[in-house]
Amino acid sequence: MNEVDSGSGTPDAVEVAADAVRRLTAAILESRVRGVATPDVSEKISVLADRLEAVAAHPRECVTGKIGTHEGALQRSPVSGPKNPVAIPLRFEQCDDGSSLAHTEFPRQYQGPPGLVHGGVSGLVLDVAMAVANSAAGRAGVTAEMTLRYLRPTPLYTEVTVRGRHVRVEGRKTWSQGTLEVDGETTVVCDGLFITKELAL
Ligand SMILES: CCCCCCCCCCCC(=O)SCCNC(=O)CCNC(=O)[C@H](O)C(C)(C)COP(=O)(O)OP(=O)(O)OC[C@H]1O[C@@H](n2cnc3c(N)ncnc32)[C@H](O)[C@@H]1OP(=O)(O)O
Repeated sequence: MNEVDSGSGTPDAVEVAADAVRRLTAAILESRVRGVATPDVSEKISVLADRLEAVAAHPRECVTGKIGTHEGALQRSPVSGPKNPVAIPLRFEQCDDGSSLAHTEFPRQYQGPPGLVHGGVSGLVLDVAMAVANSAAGRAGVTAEMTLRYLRPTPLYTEVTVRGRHVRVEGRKTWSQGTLEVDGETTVVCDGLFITKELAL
């Protein structure tokens, strides 16, 4: 089993900052519930955001792919990216049969129904799990369709196993499947259709 494109192993300054923002996000949600956020804390966070925004690349450079690389795709991904504060982040491994595998716990910022993972978040995670498996099979492309079946609730703060596997191909079309499992039981199944396309990453 090999780890997929997850960086050098030692977190760099961006990864440390991203992790701090993740903790901040969870704490802000908690503060809202408990009513403990103070104007002082809010102002400090806003000042920091202003400072970083002033030196960050213009959003247009991201959309045109000027600062993107294929190698960095998983590191910046909203699912697996250690450099992306929005990411959980998942660390995908490539199994010997070509499938992708990750283990994670979803914290409170991914909540849908009380105590449970938001269904859209499950879809997001499974999309990337399938994309990683497709990429290993030399079938990188974009998602054309996803069908999600929510079989059981997926709880927050509980170990979840994420799997993606590539099922079959026909021309430019690739069918794949992804699952979330908790305690050996499948909670979500996703069937995906991907269309092979050169990605400007
Ligand atoms: C380690 C690194 C990992 C790297 C991992 C990185 C992870 C990134 C994962 C990101 C995954 C995403 O979020 S991707 C983003 C979300 N998806 C998108 O934005 C896609 C937007 N849609 C498109 O760009 C387009 O519609 C395409 C590319 C899907 C198709 O356009 P096209 O290229 O012009 O091709 P077209 O001729 O229309 O279709 C080709 C064939 O596919 C069929 N087809 C097309 N769309 C559909 C559809 N929705 N449902 C059924 N079939 C369809 C057509 O009938 C045709 O079949 P036939 O006539 O040949 O039989």
